Amino acid sequence: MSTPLYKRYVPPKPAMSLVAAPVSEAREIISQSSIPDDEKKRKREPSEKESAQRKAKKAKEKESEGSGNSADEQSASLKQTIAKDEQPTNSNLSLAAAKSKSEFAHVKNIKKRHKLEKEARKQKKAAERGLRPNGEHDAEQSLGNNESEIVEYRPVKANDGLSALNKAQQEDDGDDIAMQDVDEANIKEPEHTETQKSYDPSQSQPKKRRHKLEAAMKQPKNNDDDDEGENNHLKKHSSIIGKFQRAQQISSSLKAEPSHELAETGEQPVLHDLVPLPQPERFPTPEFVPEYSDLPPWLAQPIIVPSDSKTDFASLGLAADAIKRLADNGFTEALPVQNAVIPLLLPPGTPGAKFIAGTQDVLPDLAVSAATGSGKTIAYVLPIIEALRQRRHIGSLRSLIVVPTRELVIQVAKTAESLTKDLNIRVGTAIGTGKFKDEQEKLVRISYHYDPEGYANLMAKLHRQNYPPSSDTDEYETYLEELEQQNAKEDQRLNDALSGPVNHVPQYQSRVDILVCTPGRLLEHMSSTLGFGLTRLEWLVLDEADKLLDQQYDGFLATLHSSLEKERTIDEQDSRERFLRSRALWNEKHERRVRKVVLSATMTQDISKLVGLRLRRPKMLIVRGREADRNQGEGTINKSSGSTYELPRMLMEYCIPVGDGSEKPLTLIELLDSKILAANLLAKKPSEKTEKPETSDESMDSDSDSDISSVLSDSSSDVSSSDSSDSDSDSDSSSDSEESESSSDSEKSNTEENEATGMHPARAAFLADGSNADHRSTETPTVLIFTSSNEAAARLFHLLKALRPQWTPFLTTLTKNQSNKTRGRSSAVDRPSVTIATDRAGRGLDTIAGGRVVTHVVQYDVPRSVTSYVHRVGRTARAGRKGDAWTLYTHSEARWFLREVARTSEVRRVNEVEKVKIDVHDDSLRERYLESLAGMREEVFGKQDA
Ligand SMILES: Nc1ncnc2c1ncn2[C@@H]1O[C@H](COP(=O)(O)OP(=O)(O)OP(=O)(O)O)[C@@H](O)[C@H]1O
Repeated sequence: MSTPLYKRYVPPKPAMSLVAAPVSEAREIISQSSIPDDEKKRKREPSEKESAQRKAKKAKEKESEGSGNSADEQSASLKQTIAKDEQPTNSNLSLAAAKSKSEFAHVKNIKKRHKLEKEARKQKKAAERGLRPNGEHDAEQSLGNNESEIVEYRPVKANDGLSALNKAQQEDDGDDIAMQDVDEANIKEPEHTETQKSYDPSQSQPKKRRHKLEAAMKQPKNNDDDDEGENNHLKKHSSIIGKFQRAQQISSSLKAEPSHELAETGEQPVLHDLVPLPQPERFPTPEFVPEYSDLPPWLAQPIIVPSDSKTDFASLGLAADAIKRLADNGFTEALPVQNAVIPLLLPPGTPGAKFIAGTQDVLPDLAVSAATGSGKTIAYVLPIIEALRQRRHIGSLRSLIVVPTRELVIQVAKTAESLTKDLNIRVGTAIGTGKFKDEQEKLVRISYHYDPEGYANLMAKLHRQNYPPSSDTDEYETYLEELEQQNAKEDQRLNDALSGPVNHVPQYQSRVDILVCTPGRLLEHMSSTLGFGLTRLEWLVLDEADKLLDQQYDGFLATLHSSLEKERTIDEQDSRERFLRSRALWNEKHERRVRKVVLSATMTQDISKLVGLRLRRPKMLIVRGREADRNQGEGTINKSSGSTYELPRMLMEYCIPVGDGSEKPLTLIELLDSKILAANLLAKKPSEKTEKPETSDESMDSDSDSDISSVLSDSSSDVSSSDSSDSDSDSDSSSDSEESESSSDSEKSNTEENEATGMHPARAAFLADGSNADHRSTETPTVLIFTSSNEAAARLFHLLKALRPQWTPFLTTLTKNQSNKTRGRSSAVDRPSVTIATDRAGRGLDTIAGGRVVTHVVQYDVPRSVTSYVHRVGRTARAGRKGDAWTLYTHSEARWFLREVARTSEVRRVNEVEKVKIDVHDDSLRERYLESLAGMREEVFGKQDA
């Protein structure tokens, strides 16, 4: 319901002064234009004036009841109060002006509504007067006249509102005039008004706008509905603008506050850095743990073995004989992986076995993931030996252990040999370093069996080969069949028959029960060695299995499996099988069953790869440290689906930034000097430090020089091979003839070592020391430096010799291309040892330099992958001992190394990788480095022609 505004309007008292009149008039204008707002207020709460009037009315009523004089006085005083209230104060006025500002601002909007009307009228007028349409000048003058009327005292008109509007508009236009100024302008003398203004075309635009507004204000309001709508509109907008103004006031008062404080306290403002505002602690987003798994149950729920679960071999319930053999080798306590794996692999029903007798057909294959140096070798070798002891099958290969490198073959074979001492179990190796024929003879034995009929058949076959029958004879068909089957093995058999006694046929038997080999050499024997068969195999072990599943060995597993699943020939069958088969009693139950064990420190969980292993009823066993668990956060132990690799518990990791790598060799020297060799070298006399090589014959100089020249001279072929195969593994088919001697030399030197003391002095010291001994205080440093290729190893070797000649006696290399004579040379146990190697020494190696335990690993070149890192650093801190690993990285390698290796959650470590800064202070070393670089160039490319 809207009340007409004039009913509410209280006209000003006639007693008001002339000066006050315009003010009150302005107030009237303001109040008129702000009626809607005041109207609201009146509805809500009576104004003071009203309440005073009410009081006066009440007093009058009382007067009629009580004494008349006092009531008169009261009434008079109340009237005075009312009149006084009506006198505008300055503050009231400025408030009113503020209101008018907002409300008149709204009026601007009205012009839009009437713009078109006004334009039409103008056009019409111009047409009537015969003027051109651009009659703005007249309009301008009329505006001037209107404005001159602002100061005249007269009843409230639209023009008065317009004058206030002008003021408000000026403010809106950005002049930012204070409200008081507006009031002052309203009460100024006529000469200060705009009547004196002449028309300025440059100001035509704002004026034009004003004209439009004024025209809008002057519009006769001939429609009541329009008025009401306009009022509603005004109400709405004034409330919106009021809201905005309040918000402005609040924000400006808030802004003003601190300056007041500063003004009061006189404190200087403190400059703050752009730091993030303190935020409430973030509520951790719970990690998404899928309730389902794409993995098969054996991978999704592996057997987790805590890495601190040690126990005595005796308490495992092993046979006394086995315990004794272990003790003879210095092993009394079973390491965690041995504790878990040995009972699972022991033949069912034997002492210490987990499975009872009669369960042979349901035994699971095993995949084992345990840190480097955790003792995996004994974990599988011991049960195999125990199984072979139970049922002797003379003359057949029953256990095959495949590892990726020759060094590893020798190492595993040594462990197996040490545990089969005094047992009638033979261990063989196939590594491709010797002559193939020699290796064949070592693996397979020929015996001759009296069989005249068989002998006659063989001779006839040989005859047909040499003198093919004519195509029209019956023999021709047979000849064609034999020709199809003819291969190297068959030729060998015929030759053997020919060279054997008359009426005797050759028979072949395996000389070894356990064969340790590299995959390449294994395939060669499978295809070419007569009598070498896997049809009677009972155990297949793939150590470093993830490596063997690499693309590099593509095809190896398929060939192996096809050989394992091949039907046995009559010759390959034993008497029991022959008997059962002859009576048709042989069935699947009796079929040969190979038990598979696959192990690695970086065992893959990639099912697409594992599928290639064709495991039966597999079980995954993971050895994990609780300390690493704590570091990784709670619940990590359950996240077994992701491939995570555990580092040795006692390993300390350090990384050293080397800038752009231009001074990397110098940083390495500084590292060796200050952190690794210093203590040991300082303890020695100067004469000992510059000790010469023991014999000229074995001189590292001559050896290594030849190494370098051999490596660098054929670098075109070598570098590529070094990057592919050198890095990790062997291609066995190569170079067996030329390396045969050195191979036997190498084996000989190992045997000599064993014969003399049973084990290397360093190894003996290690075992006597106790597993937790700190090498840093008790042991002579044995350093293994990893480079990216043979060439890099040779260069570094040369540089170290040139820059630190005193290190020459204990400096050696371990690369594929060097001869076995110089490979991993043993050095005096009280002297440091520094071996420069490639990735081929990265996997599996337990000791270097003839049996020394590695105390420090230095990665001169960053590894190619996380798995490579895990295996490299794993050459130290083995079997619970302490060890240090240092990695040098350049700027360009920093991002990858720090993210993917040093801080990855893929690697579980007890201690974080520590960053160490090593500066090169020795300027003379820099000079010598430059000189030796030039020297090396001459050595590699020969003297440059001037
Ligand atoms: N029960 C034991 N007590 C003491 N030392 C042991 C025991 N078992 C094994 N070792 C020693 O631990 C070291 C590491 O063993 P092994 O080479 O089998 O480790 P690994 O797990 O195969 O390592 P990698 O993954 O690097 O090949 C060897 O020196 C070995 O002699």
